[in-house]
Order: sequence, then structure tokens, then C-alpha cells
Amino acid sequence: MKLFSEFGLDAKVVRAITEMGFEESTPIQEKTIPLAIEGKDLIGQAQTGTGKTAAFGIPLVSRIEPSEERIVALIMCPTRELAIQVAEEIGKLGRFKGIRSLPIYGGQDIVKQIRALKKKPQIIIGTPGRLLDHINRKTIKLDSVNTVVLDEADEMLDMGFMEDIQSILQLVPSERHTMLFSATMPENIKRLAKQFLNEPEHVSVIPKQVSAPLIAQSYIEVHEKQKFEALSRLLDMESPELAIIFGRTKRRVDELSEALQKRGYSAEGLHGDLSQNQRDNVMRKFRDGSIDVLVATDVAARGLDVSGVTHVINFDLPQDPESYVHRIGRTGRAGREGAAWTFVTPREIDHLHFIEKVTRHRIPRKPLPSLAEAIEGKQRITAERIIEVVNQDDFAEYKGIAIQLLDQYDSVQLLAASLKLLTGDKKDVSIELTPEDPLRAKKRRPDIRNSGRKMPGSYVRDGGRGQGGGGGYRGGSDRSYSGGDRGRRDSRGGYGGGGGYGNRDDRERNYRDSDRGARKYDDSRKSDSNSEFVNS
Ligand SMILES: Nc1ncnc2c1ncn2[C@@H]1O[C@H](COP(=O)(O)OP(=O)(O)OP(=O)(O)O)[C@@H](O)[C@H]1O
Ligand SMILES: [Mg+2]
Repeated sequence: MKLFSEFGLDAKVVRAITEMGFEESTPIQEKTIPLAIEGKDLIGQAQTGTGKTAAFGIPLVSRIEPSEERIVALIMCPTRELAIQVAEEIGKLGRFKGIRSLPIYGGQDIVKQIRALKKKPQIIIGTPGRLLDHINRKTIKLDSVNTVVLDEADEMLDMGFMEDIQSILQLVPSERHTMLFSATMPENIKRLAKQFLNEPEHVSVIPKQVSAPLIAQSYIEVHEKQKFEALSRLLDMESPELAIIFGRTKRRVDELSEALQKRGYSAEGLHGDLSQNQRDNVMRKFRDGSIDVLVATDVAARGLDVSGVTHVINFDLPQDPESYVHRIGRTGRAGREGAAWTFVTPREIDHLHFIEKVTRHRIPRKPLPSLAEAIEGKQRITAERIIEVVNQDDFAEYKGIAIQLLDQYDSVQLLAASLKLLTGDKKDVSIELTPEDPLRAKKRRPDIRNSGRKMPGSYVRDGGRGQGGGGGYRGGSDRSYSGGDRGRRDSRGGYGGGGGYGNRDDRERNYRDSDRGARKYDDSRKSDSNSEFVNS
């Protein structure tokens, strides 16, 4: 591995990297930094949590002069939380060099953003909806931009964002340096991406499996109605430091976070219908550990980097393999280990197998945690908490009563009773969640398989391993999930008006929310699509 001091970077940038605690580059950083500094267009693919942000951030801040007063670089991200996080990292990287960067996202006061833009940032990190809004207001001009990064490129170029991205890129001079990054890069997206790139270099450090290797993956087969019980047992048994639980819809997230709170877990929900203030609060609490459990829709699936997340639980199976890879990738980051658990209802087993095939990773089945395992887990945690307090030795004022109690009762009895009290069992609070319909795998039409057409859902790596397979998922190129159901996006809250920006920048999957208009798919996409999955 190459040390950051060996890249020939500006000393101020190296100092910033060192202060961030990085010494050695990760593989994607080692490969992309020199190319990006040269100004080479590239598609960078590497597993979740392997430092793609710095892979584009370091060359970006290296190439910009602090005296520059125009916007020269644009980074686009699919969600607000990610834009904020990436801006934070870019800010740190450019700190000593005096590079000015600014996040621009929906839900935040636009007047405040306009004021911040007057400070002449050189790098804008934004979500497409709000960016377009500023462009229309002429508060952001892109005619000096010479570098564009699409973080989570496959998500950004997927149908829900394509039009916005196209409109934005049309305003950026074509003489520019463009870089795309993601942990997943389906072939059809790669092809599409080439529209925006100039002789791109493919930099791929995806070894055998697409998902990150330090994540222990398991699934539990469970009926819809047993899911909540399974979840609370799993949380008790595993006692995560921090956990993210993914639910399929916003309603699910609301109900689930409320149910968890009732049962005594410190949980809150995150989805696109919350106000930006609420979203910021939830993220802040999760990042500083004031809550242990974040319940979220796919709005939290991509890019978020919260240290201490030891567990990801898919309460509902994700719609597609990419979503699975990104969701579980919220743990097992930066060399740390993590655990990912997925609940699968009996009718969804085929869908799980599809995810396994595409991600090339067999997910072992585990039994539902028993009540005994759950209780044992909870007791262990309470005992650990007591020992922690004992070690702190800061309870002198309790010693008097302890001596009195020990005079009258047996010590084991006393401690067991205290443990029971502290463990705080709230199992008797009854919980009722609205059931979600299962995801179903539709039978693949045999003519597609035999016609020599490539199969969907491929993750062909550069170098072409696995090319040309007739069957299976390796040789394929068209990713096709759920024809019209995927890619619905929030079309409320248009532009122009002072308020009411809605959540245009988050493409959340509102499968069941009928108040959202499903976006029409264009014909080329349709003909690409074999409708692998339908959403019942
Ligand atoms: N060279 C490095 N040494 C140590 N830690 C690093 C290094 N580069 C990045 N990190 C840390 O690794 C974590 C993951 O980085 P980052 O969020 O950029 O991953 P990513 O590849 O973009 O993941 P995702 O696909 O989920 O978006 C961050 O906490 C980051 O600070
Ligand atoms: Mg990232």
C-alpha cells in the first residue's frame, strides 16, 4: 500500500490527510489519485466503505488554487445526508490549503444558501434538484466548472435522476474532467455513463464479491407477522453498538421506530417525508450515539459513513441487489467488521437467491434467535454496564444503602433483582405493524434466456471475467428490475416557489404511496427491461 506522503501531493493536503488519521491509501485511492490528478476521466468502482470519497476528494482539492473565485468543481450526490457528509470530508481535505466548499441540498433555507454562495466556494457538493433550482435562479453558474464527480454514479444515472443530471451537465463546459464512483456499476449504467465521459479509464478494485468482505451476512426466514418479534430478539441477542434497520416504505419506518421505542429501544426513523430539521436531528443523534438504532428507508442506503455501526438489519428485503449491497455496506467500513442480517418471508426466497447470484455471495441461513438467546444477550449487556460503572468507581453515595441491604438480604438475590430492574423487560407491550406485501420474483421468460440475449443483473468486472455466459448472471449486461415500479420518485414540490421544495433530491422508493406519481420510463429503458421483478 502506498503512503499518502508518496503521491507527490501538496504538503498542506498531506497534512490534512494525516490529521484525518489516514496514513496509507486504500486500493481505490492508490489507483485513482494519480489518474485524477492528471485529469483523466474515470469510472471508479470499489466496495462500500473503502474510501471512494477521498479517492476523488484528494485530487479535487489538490488541483484547485485557493485564489480561485469561481465554482470550478461540482460533486453530485443522490441524497441530502450524503451531500452533507461528502461536503464535510472535502472541507477537511481542503482545510489547510484554504479551499472553500459548500453543500447545496433541498430542505435547507435557500436564502441562507445564497448568502453562503457569496463567499465564492470553489467546490459545490449538491443534490440535483436543489442545484437546478439555483441554476434557474442564476445563483449558481456552472460555466467555469472544469471537474464533475458523480458519487453513487449508478444511482445518479438511474431513471429517477437522469433528466436532472443531463440538464445540469449540459451547462458545464464539455472540456471538463468527469469522474464517476460507486460500489456497484451495472453494465447498462456503465454504457450510459460513457455519454458523459471522455475516453474514461475503468478503475475497478472489486475482487470476487461485490459486497464488502468484512461483513458477516446472514438471513432469517420469518413470516411477516413474526418480523417484529424476530427483530427485538435479534437486537437483544446481538446488542449492536449502533444499528441501521432498513424498512421498505416510509410508513414502515414510522411504525417500526415507534414500536421499537415502545419496547424500550433507543431508535428513531429517517425518511424523505420528514422535515430537513428532523432529518438533521436524527442523523446528529445517531452520529453522536444518543440513539443506538436508526430505522430508515433506502434514503440511508447509499454512502452514509457512521463509525460504530456494527449491524445492518434488512427488516424488509431490498428491492434489488444494488440496494442490498449498499444497505449492508453501512457496516464493515474502513477495515472494521460488521454484521448484516436480512429477514426473508417464505415467498421471497427466490428474490433472495437472485440477490445472492448477482452479488456472487451465498448468504447463510440462521435460525430465529430463541427467547433464551435474547434474554441472555440482554442480561450480558446489563452486566457489562454494571461492570463499567464498577470500574469507574464513582458511586460512594450509594454505599451506605448497599451495606444496609446486604445486612438484610443475600448478595446474589440483591444483584439478580438489580439486574432484572436494569434490564427493563418490556416484552409485554404489544406491537402491531401494518404488513408489507412480499417482493416476488417473476418467472424469467425462457425465450430471453435462450435467445442469446444477455442476462440481467450482471456485475461484469473489467477484464471481462465471466463474459459470454449464456445462462447465469455473469455475462450479462442489462440490469432490469421491476419495469415500472422502480424508480418512482417524488414529483411533488416543484421548483420556482419560495417554499415547498419537497424532497426532490431524494429518490426514495415509495412503492405503496399512491400520492406519488410514478415517473414514466422512456422507451429505451423499457426495451432493456425484462421485468425481472414485480412489486405486488
Ligand atoms: N486511506 C484511508 N485510511 C483510513 N481510513 C480511510 C482512508 N480513506 C478513507 N477512510 C475512511 O473510511 C471510511 C469510508 O470511506 P468512504 O465513505 O469514502 O467509503 P466509500 O468507498 O465511499 O463507501 P460507500 O460505497 O459506502 O459510499 C470513512 O470513515 C473514511 O474516513
Ligand atoms: Mg461513498
